[in-house]
Amino acid sequence: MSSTIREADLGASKITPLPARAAANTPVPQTHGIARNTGMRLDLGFMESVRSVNRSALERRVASLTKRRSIKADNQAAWLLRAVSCMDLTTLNSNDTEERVRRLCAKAVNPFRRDIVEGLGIEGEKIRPAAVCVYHPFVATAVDAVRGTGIHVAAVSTAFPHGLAPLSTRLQEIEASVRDGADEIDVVIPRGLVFGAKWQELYNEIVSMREACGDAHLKVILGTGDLATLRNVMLASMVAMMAGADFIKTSTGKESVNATLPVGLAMVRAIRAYFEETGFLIGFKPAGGISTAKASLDWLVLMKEELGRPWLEPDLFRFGASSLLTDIERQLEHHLTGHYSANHRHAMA
Ligand SMILES: O=C[C@H](O)COP(=O)(O)O
Repeated sequence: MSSTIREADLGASKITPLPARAAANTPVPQTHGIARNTGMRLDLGFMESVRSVNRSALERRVASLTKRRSIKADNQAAWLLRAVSCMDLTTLNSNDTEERVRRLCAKAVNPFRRDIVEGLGIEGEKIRPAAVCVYHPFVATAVDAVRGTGIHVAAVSTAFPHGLAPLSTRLQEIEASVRDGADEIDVVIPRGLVFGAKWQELYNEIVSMREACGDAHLKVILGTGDLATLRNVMLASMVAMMAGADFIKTSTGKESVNATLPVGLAMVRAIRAYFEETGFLIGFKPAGGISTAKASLDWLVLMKEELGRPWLEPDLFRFGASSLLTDIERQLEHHLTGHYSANHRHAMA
């Protein structure tokens, strides 16, 4: 697979980095190659101004994006490889062990069988998940297993998945994960702060988490399936970004409803509004229940159409997924063997 094909159809940027206000804040610290979000004061007026979202309008937009998706069959393999590059390969199970984490890391280091690598012509090209994502006790094992590969290690900290522990305990967990070598920290917010509209408290907590992360990347998980309304999702997204989140993330994978495209679209619109206000590019991570190659293409198209090319890069977009890689591998195999059944073609069209 040539790089021409790989880049085919990924499109041009809709947003030109970097923007006035961020540029004026020089020197802007860099993280993962982009200007780090230094946040802003909690601005309830700004939050209110961008909170209005209409569920049926979001659903219509999602329907039109997924229906007229224009990825040509020849380009699908390139898009699926892009999905892999934007993946946090995850294991977050109650029965996780060091051995299981080592196997996950080995899969991240060598995600495809040799015949697939050769068939696609991607030998020597490091197409790998951007990160592995594990519970705190397995951070050191993961760091050891991916050392030297460029794969990041993300820890879910802060009493995942509910965030229901004293703040001091949650901050200590972040600090311990960073000490063990995690360079990305996925934190959860206590959903009760959203229900109580305790925006200042939520903001303050996330600012403390940001500090506890040090140089590590901060991804803030909203638990959107628990938040009841799109208004809550928008407001929580804004608070997280104002408090200095590098990424906002939909779900833990443990809620009864996890990542959905309309709610994801609302968060993406919040990212756009924050960008227009501050100039900072914030990443987005849908997570939970994304397990098919087809679903990954829907998300990539949404990012490209709503935010543009920069959000097809792992610095600004990640899937949190435990089983997506397996289905992508299966689809790439079908692509190579030409054994696309009518069903496969339909599913991927
Ligand atoms: O953050 C990642 C999620 O926990 C993964 O969820 P999943 O197992 O449904 O792919």
